Amino acid sequence: NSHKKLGPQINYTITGIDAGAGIMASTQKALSEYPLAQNKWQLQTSSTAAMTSTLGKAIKYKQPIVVTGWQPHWMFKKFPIKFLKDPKNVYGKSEQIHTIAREGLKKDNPGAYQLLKQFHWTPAQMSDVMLQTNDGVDPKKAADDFINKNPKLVAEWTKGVPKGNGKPIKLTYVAWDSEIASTNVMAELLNKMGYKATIQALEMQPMFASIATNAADASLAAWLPNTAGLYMKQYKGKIDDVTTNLNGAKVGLAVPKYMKNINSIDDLIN
Ligand SMILES: C[SH](C)CC(=O)O
Repeated sequence: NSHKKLGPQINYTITGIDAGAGIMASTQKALSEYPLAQNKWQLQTSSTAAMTSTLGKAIKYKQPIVVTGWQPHWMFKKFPIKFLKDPKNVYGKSEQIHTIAREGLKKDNPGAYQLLKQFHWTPAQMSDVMLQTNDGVDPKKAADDFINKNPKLVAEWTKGVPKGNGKPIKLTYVAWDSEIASTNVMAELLNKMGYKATIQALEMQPMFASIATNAADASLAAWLPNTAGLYMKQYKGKIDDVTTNLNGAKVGLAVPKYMKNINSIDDLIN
């Protein structure tokens, strides 16, 4: 019944994730700019796990659904979904995931800093680890498997990095599948190099605050320029933007491919 308007079929609801995620702020912006909110559309807060299970159920019964989506993520591998065009460019063309550190880490722990600086990988490599953890493999083990399977990559990452001699380093992250993957790989690399790495999952705002207040040393979870742009501005001068650890990420709204006539955010309103 594609001729019936989409809105009433799904209660004018976009299925989102945790409230603090940058994608939720961007979607709130889309609600007002498209204008979706003025057309009864609303954004439902839940969690990545709840959103992906609701998505899976909708697809199982070929029901319509609109979700906040992003790459890299296993949802695009597991489900036949597509990004909606974003003619007003609310979500930005593409995102880079940055590694950030507290000011002073480079001086206090140059060896670990060098490893953080030299670490970058592709969406495909990150997805390798994400698929493992999504299949229930312990993130630490999935990280170890990836490291053991990619000696050339590891050699690049650790080139010239001195042994850690037990020097501690604390990484914080937000428990999105992508950051569970990158943070565990980094922690395993640091431990293999003799550092004492600990990792802590936080909501997005406290994660940025932990770096800006020197409560933690580094994080691989800064989605920029859009998604986490506000936090980098808020803490300008207190956060060292070390490097881009992944290029080619993307954030937006996504729908199952069987929703043939919904291809742009504009189509949600017509
Ligand atoms: C959900 S994406 C991994 C990043 C973000 O939305 O802040």
